[in-house]
Amino acid sequence: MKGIIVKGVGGLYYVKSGNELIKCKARGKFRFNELTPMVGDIVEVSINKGEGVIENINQRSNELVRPFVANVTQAFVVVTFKNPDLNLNLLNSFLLLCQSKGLKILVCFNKIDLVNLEEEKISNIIKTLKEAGYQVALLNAKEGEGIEFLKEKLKDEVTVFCGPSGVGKSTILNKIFGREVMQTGDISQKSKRGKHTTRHSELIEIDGGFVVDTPGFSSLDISFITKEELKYCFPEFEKYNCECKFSNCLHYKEPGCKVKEAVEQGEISKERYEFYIKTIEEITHQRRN
Ligand SMILES: Nc1nc2c(ncn2[C@@H]2O[C@H](COP(=O)(O)OP(=O)(O)OP(=O)(O)O)[C@@H](O)[C@H]2O)c(=O)[nH]1
Ligand SMILES: [Zn+2]
Repeated sequence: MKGIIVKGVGGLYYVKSGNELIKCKARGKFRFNELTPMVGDIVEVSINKGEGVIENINQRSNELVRPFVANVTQAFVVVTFKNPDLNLNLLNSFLLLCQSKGLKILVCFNKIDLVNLEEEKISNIIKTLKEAGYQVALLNAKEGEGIEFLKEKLKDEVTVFCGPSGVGKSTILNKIFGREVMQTGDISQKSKRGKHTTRHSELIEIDGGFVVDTPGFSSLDISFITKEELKYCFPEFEKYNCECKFSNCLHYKEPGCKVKEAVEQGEISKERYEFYIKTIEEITHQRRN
């Protein structure tokens, strides 16, 4: 039988196969291969005297560390213009991390009830993201606006929510599922519950897809991304990546760089390019230390 691990607790795994939820142990052989089943793993299960046993783990398309989940296909990056104020640098970092894991991305601007979308600064930010190749959703989760659109996007995907604290990730999730899957409220209340206790993530099923019940990328560690990989994490560079004078061009200080040209001609956003340069310098600096 084939299924997906939706939950793991103390060496026991819950595998969803069709409409069945099978409680499974892992075969001992995984321990020799230093392979531990993860939530999100697609596995082969056999039933032995009424007990499920994980026989095989399919190759993973990716692995996230926080939350510890495999085979995630999509990220909803949630941010706000106000309350908290938008931090573009942080948004770009979230986008970068999601790109590096090969995720489809939807940028969700929540709390649009608090701002005027016509304001130039705001409309420019949305325009820049769209031009870079990102899909954008505008939400007022408190009133349920935009939630149906998100639900459609969840179909057949394994989706993780990420974004800064307080932007409304839990509110959105709870609206989507119509029940409390994540606790909302102010931050101080949440920390009382113990934000730092280890939390085992689960997959919640929806429409043939799954949602990870824990927000992603609480740490914005980019140290695993190499200088050479970085340019592939910027979708707006894609059509220029092979056009530069040097095929291994990092779009940094090289002559004959088509990306730099596109920035000068206003075809690529200057802010996004500056974020790229800042990041490449951070990576170079990290490696030297
Ligand atoms: N005005 C307004 N407030 C909202 C909206 N969505 C959520 N909020 C409020 O924003 C606050 C934070 O929402 P949460 O859902 O807890 O945010 P979170 O992203 O899960 O926060 P962390 O758990 O800290 O990461 C709550 O008081 C919500 O009621 C919205 O669309 N408009
Ligand atoms: Zn170049």
